[in-house]
Amino acid sequence: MAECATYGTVAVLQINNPPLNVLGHDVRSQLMSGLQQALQDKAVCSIVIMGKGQTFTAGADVKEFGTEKVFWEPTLHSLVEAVSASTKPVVTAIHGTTLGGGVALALASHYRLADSSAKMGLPEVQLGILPTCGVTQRLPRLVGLQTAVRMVTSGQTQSAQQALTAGLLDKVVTDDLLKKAVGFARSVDVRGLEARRVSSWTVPGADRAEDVLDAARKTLVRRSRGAIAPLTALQAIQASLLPFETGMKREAELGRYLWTSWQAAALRYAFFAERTVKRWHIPRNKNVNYRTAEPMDIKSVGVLGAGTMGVGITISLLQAGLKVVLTEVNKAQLDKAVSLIQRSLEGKSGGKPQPMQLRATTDYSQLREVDLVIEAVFEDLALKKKVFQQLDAVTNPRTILATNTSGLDIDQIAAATQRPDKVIGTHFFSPAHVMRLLENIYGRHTSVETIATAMQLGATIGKVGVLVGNCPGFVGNRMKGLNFTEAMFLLEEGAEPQDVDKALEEFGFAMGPFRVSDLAGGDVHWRRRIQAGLTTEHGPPPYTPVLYRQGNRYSPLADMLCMQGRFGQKTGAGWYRYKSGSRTALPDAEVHRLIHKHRQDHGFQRRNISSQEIVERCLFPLINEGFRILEEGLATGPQDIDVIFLLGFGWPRHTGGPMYYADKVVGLGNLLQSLEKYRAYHPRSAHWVPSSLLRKMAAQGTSLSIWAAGSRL
Ligand SMILES: CCCCCCCC(=O)CC(=O)SCCNC(=O)CCNC(=O)[C@H](O)C(C)(C)COP(=O)(O)OP(=O)(O)OC[C@H]1O[C@@H](n2cnc3c(N)ncnc32)[C@H](O)[C@@H]1OP(=O)(O)O
Ligand SMILES: NC(=O)C1=CN([C@@H]2O[C@H](COP(=O)(O)OP(=O)(O)OC[C@H]3O[C@@H](n4cnc5c(N)ncnc54)[C@H](O)[C@@H]3O)[C@@H](O)[C@H]2O)C=CC1
Repeated sequence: MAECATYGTVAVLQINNPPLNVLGHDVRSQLMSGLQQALQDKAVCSIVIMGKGQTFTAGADVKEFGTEKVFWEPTLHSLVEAVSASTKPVVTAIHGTTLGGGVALALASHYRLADSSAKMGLPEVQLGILPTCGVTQRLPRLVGLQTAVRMVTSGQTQSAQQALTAGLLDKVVTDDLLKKAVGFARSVDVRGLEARRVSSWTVPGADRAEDVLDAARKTLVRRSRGAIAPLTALQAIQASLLPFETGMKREAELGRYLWTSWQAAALRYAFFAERTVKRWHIPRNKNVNYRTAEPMDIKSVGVLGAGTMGVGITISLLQAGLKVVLTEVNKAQLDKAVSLIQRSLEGKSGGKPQPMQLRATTDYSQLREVDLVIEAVFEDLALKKKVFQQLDAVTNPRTILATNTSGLDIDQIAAATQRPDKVIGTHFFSPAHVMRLLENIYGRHTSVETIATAMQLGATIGKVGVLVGNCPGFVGNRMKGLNFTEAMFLLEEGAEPQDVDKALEEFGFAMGPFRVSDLAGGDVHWRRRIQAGLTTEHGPPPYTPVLYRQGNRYSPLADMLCMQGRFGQKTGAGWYRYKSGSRTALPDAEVHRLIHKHRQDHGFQRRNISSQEIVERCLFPLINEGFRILEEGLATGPQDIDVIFLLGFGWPRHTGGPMYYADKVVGLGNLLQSLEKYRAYHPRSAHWVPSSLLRKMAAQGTSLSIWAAGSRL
């Protein structure tokens, strides 16, 4: 856990708790006793604290957070204070990615040394808690308010060089950290110790503090969108302007407030959910799971279709060091794609992709030897079936054929081939080289090896793979679609687009549904609705009621905008209007008139609609659909759905995701009641009929987390 050794007059305490040296109770105890021994040992003049393996330490053991263990002595706080109070100089030697409590230990030490490849960060706000143990008080004294605010409120890591420049490190070294740390510790002098205690310093640039804090507050109010941790962290940093002991008391107070908040529990859940989804199984056949599967080794990938998604997918693959054969029918489009890919990679790595790694072609036969193909041609089932037939003929029989369809039937696509066991959906999110989600969809015949390979590919390219079953829209788009449907009904009943967007943005989404629609282009979904027979390019299909289609209430408002060529930002007008070259959504009198006339034509009585109703009506049907998906065995557990929404649809992380939010914040009984209430008002919308799983759980008074714990392998 922690090993102690002496090198002449230097005692070295080395954390050894693989894989990440987290500071659980055992590690803290051993570090504390090592420190005390070193202090008592007359032969020891100075002490080095460092870590074995891949990192110094990733910080506190988050698995202890829900338990009493975190409060067992020595706590992280006691350990950090013991280091700070040491009567012999303590040098912390950092390598790997050092986070949270590791940075706290370093700040309390008298000297800080790091390997040149090290990174340091304070991810606590991402877990909804405060970097305590003196971090918010010592860091500003060492690096100034501005850098401290940036590090603490963003959670982003700093490279060793950045940390050195900021004053967080005393020295950066290359190679043999142990030897260099021992050499450094030998050279330090106990006489200067008091002056090396950061707690005795004052915050540099305190005269400009108000300006810095005001500017940071304004930015955070805008950015944190309801998450309480970043603004609370700012208050703690502000307290560093007070005497150290007073600031520490304030830090402890604010730390307790966040520690016990529901947001901290939700963010901790989100952290583990992202890791839990790796442990997938197929609910209807638990024998097919991550343990029974052996992925194929993938070295080269073919990407078919060099449009928006093909480009992003290719960038992701190249960045992970895979060979890519990019294939496209349109030569001009292919050339444009290659230049986009090169520009994107140059921006990141300062160099062009190796010519060997990217081959761009209009010739399908070049795909003969790749290990896996990802198809990203137009969303058209007939085209995809044709393309899969061609791929089946041209590629090696062992090649896996994946489709990036956003919601078409994987089984129908697989049926076009002689290898349905090797066909799978790999649904990337746009922009594909940025978004961390990969929704993998197995069909009826997809083999366990194919599933394991798609999941492994996700990990290789730095994405979080979530495995789901095959149904229209899969999990993400199937649930998300309901949000927009209900948003339009709200317009018919009295809300304006900006009211709906504002309510959902206050809930925590970066953009409300109408701004998202304008960004993505309203025509995309319009084409899908036309394909699905819900509408036509000229209005409702013949003999179809305006407000009722295929057995459900329907709002034609989005179709009406598209019929006027209002596709969103790209046409300068959608639900909002946009000045040329601007992305700022401006309310548009035209849209208001159109909605107003629609209400009059169809006898809607305009009423005031509260933000609460807007949020409930947009989100509860989507959550209800999540319960149906679990009931139908299309997701391994609620974590899978939550991760899809957190990483794919910008669901506010501090609420844990739709299923966690329903379970722990709304409460399943309350959710059921609300669904029943809205169902009574809107009997023609099937999405208000509560799922039987939700009914059962609410009746039993059980929670989704208990249900999930029982079902996960
Ligand atoms: C009032 C009481 C006050 C209490 C005290 C408050 C404490 C504090 O305020 C200070 C703190 O230190 S808070 C914790 C700060 N540290 C973090 O958030 C680290 C998060 N981890 C990472 O970012 C990546 O794992 C990292 C970048 C480090 C590595 O990424 P990788 O992709 O290489 O590895 P992963 O797959 O993420 O992780 C491997 C396994 O380790 C588990 N794990 C990671 N960080 C952990 C952590 N800090 N604690 C416990 N387990 C952790 C992770 O779950 C995974 O396990 P498996 O899923 O079982 O494989
Ligand atoms: N755009 C988005 O946000 C997302 C799209 N998707 C899905 O990804 C797929 C591609 O979408 P986008 O990239 O947006 O479309 P896109 O229209 O930008 O690109 C499609 C590309 O495929 C090419 N193509 C057409 N037929 C081909 C053929 N037979 N062989 C080779 N290339 C051919 C076209 O020339 C075009 O360059 C669709 O299935 C879509 O539903 C999935 C997630 C998000």
